[in-house]
Amino acid sequence: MVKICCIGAGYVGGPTMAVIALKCPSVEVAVVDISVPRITAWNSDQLPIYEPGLDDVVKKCRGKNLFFSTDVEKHVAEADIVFVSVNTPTKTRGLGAGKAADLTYWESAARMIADVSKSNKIVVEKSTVPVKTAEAIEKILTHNSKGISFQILSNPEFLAEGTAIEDLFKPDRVLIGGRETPEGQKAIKALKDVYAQWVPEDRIITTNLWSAELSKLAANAFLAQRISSVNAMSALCEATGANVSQVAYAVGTDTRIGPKFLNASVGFGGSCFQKDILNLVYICECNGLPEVAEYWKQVIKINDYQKSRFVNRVVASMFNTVSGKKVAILGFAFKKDTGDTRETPAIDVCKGLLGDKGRLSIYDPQVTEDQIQRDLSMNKFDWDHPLHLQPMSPTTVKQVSVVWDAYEATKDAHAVCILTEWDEFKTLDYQRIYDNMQKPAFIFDGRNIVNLDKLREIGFIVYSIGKPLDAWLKDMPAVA
Ligand SMILES: NC(=O)C1=CN([C@@H]2O[C@H](COP(=O)(O)OP(=O)(O)OC[C@H]3O[C@@H](n4cnc5c(N)ncnc54)[C@H](O)[C@@H]3O)[C@@H](O)[C@H]2O)C=CC1
Ligand SMILES: O=C(O)[C@H]1O[C@H](OP(=O)(O)OP(=O)(O)OC[C@H]2O[C@@H](n3ccc(=O)[nH]c3=O)[C@H](O)[C@@H]2O)[C@H](O)[C@@H](O)[C@@H]1O
Repeated sequence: MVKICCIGAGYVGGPTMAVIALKCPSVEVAVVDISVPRITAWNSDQLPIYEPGLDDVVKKCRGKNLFFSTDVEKHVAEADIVFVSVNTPTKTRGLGAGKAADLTYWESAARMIADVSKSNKIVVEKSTVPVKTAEAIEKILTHNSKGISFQILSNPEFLAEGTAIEDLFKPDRVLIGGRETPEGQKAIKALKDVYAQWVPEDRIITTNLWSAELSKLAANAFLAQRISSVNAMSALCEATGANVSQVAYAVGTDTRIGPKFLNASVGFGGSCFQKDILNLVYICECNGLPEVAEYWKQVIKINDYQKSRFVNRVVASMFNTVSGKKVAILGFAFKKDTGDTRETPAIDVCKGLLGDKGRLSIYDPQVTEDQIQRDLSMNKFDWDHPLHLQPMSPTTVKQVSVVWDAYEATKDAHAVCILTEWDEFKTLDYQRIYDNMQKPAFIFDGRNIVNLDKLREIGFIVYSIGKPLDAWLKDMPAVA
């Protein structure tokens, strides 16, 4: 029986390994982590992450061929294939701070693998890493190998949160990079055999190591670039009276461009887009390519611009101040169908409104008060470390209350900001909300999900990203 061990039981390690276990009953999969609460949660009925369909998959395999454990060394020692899916945060200090990937967790995992291994192993990079990381990992493993042979593969993950199980069941592609030696090719085949249990062969792409590593960074950069492109257009739409949804549709029907990932928004969030682009920028700079670095940096700059433009629009529309005013925040997660708040645009928007002394009442169906308070008091990039290494937040932000209902959040509010596109926000009773708000009542839709005409009929002053502006808003231009 092939034994797989995955180091890192997070958003990637957990779902990915659960699906491998489901699709490959003859493979034994152990997911290990240094975080005791995470592993306890994986072994309970309350999984540590919210992901549609995940509970079902875990229930079917857990205890049969899928195990979650903190006994990292034992499971690594026994495995034939070791996936490494640990955090690769942005460095916060030292060389490359604010851009380069921090490979501390990767390095310690690699050293541990070298220490405990007694048999040959395939080590798979599942985390997103800088191109050429495999070379460094190889050095760590072979310098300490005691005659054991290690083959390194790059097998980046392309799942998106909220649709992880769907993406894993039917991936657009699985990418495996390895050494172009007979041993490297043999390792590629061994991993390919695992995926081939459910992924059609023509969707399994094999490349050299560096192409696989770089393709992951490139894919995220291209995706984020599309959002920044449409968001840049949204600003121009507001200035000219064009409608960004119509423009995106017209552009996206060109089959060479395609319709996906053209939804204008308050900005992209999530644990990876910003981190991976900063990483790409750093690699370009290190390789003497400042023009290329500058090009990709612009994707982040537009994203930051979009978030501050939104805040400015809110404040400018409300007589240039939100001081002391209650503002309801609907949605805090970085997208719908996840409770994940890593780099959510809601953090920047809330901080911007708090900076203008607003009082915030926040509702998100999947995010806890504790998480929101931590997010609003944590420093940039501190979130992307294993839980027990994150700084505790001793203070709570007093001007913030977190409630468990959209109607409670909006009661007596001057304005509503929609920051996550949860389906339930589309069907709220907006007449009831209007009746219970201060007047004039404002709605700022950062996700373009509300029916503008209906809300205007009710009496709201409505702003929706990239849509023709209300006369009210036109008179109060927001400068980012
Ligand atoms: N979240 C996502 O949707 C995607 C993430 N990725 C990449 O996958 C990697 C992991 O991301 P997530 O799963 O989101 O992170 P995560 O933070 O949810 O999980 C990482 C886990 O690794 C554990 N860990 C860290 N060092 C360890 C060690 N030495 N030994 C054992 N466990 C250790 C942590 O305790 C944590 O539970 C990152 O490189 C990320 O860029 C790639 C594709 C999608
Ligand atoms: O490497 C990763 O972590 C993953 O990053 C993204 O997945 P994810 O961040 O989970 O979610 P996305 O659906 O890509 O959304 C990212 C952000 O962009 C925003 N977005 C997305 C699409 C769009 O048209 N407009 C838009 O503003 C979303 O609301 C969200 O805030 C990629 O889609 C995955 O392929 C990749 O594996």
